[in-house]
Amino acid sequence: MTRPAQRPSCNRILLKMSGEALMGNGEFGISPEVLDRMAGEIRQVVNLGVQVGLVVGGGNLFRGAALQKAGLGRVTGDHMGMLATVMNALAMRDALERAGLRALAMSAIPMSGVVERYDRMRAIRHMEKGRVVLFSAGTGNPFFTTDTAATLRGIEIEADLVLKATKVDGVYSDDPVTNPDAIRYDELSFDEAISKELRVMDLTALALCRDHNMPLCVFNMNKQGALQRVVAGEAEGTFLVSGDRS
Ligand SMILES: Nc1ncnc2c1ncn2[C@@H]1O[C@H](COP(=O)(O)OP(=O)(O)OP(=O)(O)O)[C@@H](O)[C@H]1O
Ligand SMILES: O=c1ccn([C@@H]2O[C@H](COP(=O)(O)O)[C@@H](O)[C@H]2O)c(=O)[nH]1
Repeated sequence: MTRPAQRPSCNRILLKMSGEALMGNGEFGISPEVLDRMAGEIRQVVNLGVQVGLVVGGGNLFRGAALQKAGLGRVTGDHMGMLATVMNALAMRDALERAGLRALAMSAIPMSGVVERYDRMRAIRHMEKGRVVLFSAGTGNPFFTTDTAATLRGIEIEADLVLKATKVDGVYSDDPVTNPDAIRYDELSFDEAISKELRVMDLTALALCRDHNMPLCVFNMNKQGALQRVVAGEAEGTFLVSGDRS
């Protein structure tokens, strides 16, 4: 018999938003409507007093692996991917400010005059003052993803929960976009996700969460109010936890 894992109370969260989701119905780039809608969802939880750290992916602009297939060197492609995440963070920061929130972007790659350099203690202090902090440029290193960067930052800033906002509403037995018979999990362990190779998030990110006992929720941020429901501990998306649930 498995019992549902206890939901953490969310005073501080790390939210990872897919870059691809920012395209809306487009095939590339950033949709201003999506930015404003996402900012509205984030405002709901900030207004509840939740401290928010944010990582935005870069898949709407560049991914290193795709650029390599097109003939670029992998490291060059990854650098371009990380710079893409800075552009997304700048656009998201402005949307958050338009929504009436205070927000600032930090970057793992120094970019003086554009964004602050990543600094853990400064980030925590900003969040304690109610500012949304966007962590851009991933980990600053090639061969990683923003899922791993989000997990890493979540652990560093001592978030209560890492949330992966994506275009599907949780973790399935197979990719639900290509397999309509895939079944959604309400809850599962990181070990199950890793051993079943459920590719909603990369293995490095899943292993980091597991090893540092960081709970993770995968949910669909296109569903209105879903972020707030996750933060309130309501049934939404898939909840992943470390260890044996029996
Ligand atoms: N077992 C699974 N359960 C759920 N989704 C899965 C699974 N396997 C693959 N996927 C796919 O993983 C995708 C989630 O990745 P998402 O687009 O959020 O990715 P990302 O690569 O982290 O973001 P970005 O767009 O920023 O690069 C879903 O859209 C879904 O199609
Ligand atoms: O730590 C990191 C994070 C990201 N990258 C590169 O950026 C792109 C975009 O990130 P997504 O997670 O795919 O949205 C990624 O494909 C990598 O090429 C990186 O090198 N290091």
